[in-house]
Amino acid sequence: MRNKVIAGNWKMNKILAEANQFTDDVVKKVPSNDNVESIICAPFPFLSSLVEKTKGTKVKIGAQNMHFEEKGAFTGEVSPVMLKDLGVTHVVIGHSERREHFAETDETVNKKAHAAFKHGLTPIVCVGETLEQREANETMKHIEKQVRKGLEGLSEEQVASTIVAYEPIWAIGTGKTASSEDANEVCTHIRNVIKDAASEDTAEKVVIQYGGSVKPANIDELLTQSDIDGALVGGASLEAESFLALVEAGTK
Ligand SMILES: O=C(CO)COP(=O)(O)O
Repeated sequence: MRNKVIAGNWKMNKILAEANQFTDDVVKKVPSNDNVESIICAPFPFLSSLVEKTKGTKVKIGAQNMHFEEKGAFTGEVSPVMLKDLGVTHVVIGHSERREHFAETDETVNKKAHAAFKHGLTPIVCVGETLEQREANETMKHIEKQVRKGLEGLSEEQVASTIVAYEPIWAIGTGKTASSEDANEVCTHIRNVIKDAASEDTAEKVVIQYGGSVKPANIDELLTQSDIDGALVGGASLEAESFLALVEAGTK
């Protein structure tokens, strides 16, 4: 049985005091069950403080992006070495907003996935189709390409510990959730692609999250699906009570 993994992606929201308050509230009430993991993916300036606040607790801290190089002349960038040094455990890679606004490609996603493992970070690799692609029946082909290229060259062990987040772009921040059956169909496809690219054993270990307008009211149904092992949540992860309700759903 795979654990459920609930990750909040705050995107570019909150100031430090709000981030600290949220984390204090969550740490106090987070379920202690071993079958669910909770991760807060926060903006870079808050990471150090949040890592301190979550030390010795079940809450992990993730970044929302990083560069694939260890150091150098990359003004404004943050390296995997810096994240690891702070105590960050996870990093979101290839979010559709980064692909759209910051020229992230399958190639840079792949470089970042390799860099994450090299430095002991767990990548949350995001994939997802646009509305146009869905309407043109290109979803499965597009997702397969993103998964294959994103995970290319990783060892079986690395693939097994990658978290893949399926986030249909048309469902992000729009209030439109994919039906749990449609979401599961793509998550099953992702697992089959990994089966083919790696092995059945490896594919069975990969945690696959769904993301796109997930909230306490719809997470239960999503998590009952065979290949949905958790959620990557934007808007509904911004309030502690809501985030805790999502994590609680993962314990069932
Ligand atoms: O992009 C997302 C998480 O990475 C989803 O955002 P929303 O939950 O706000 O739709």
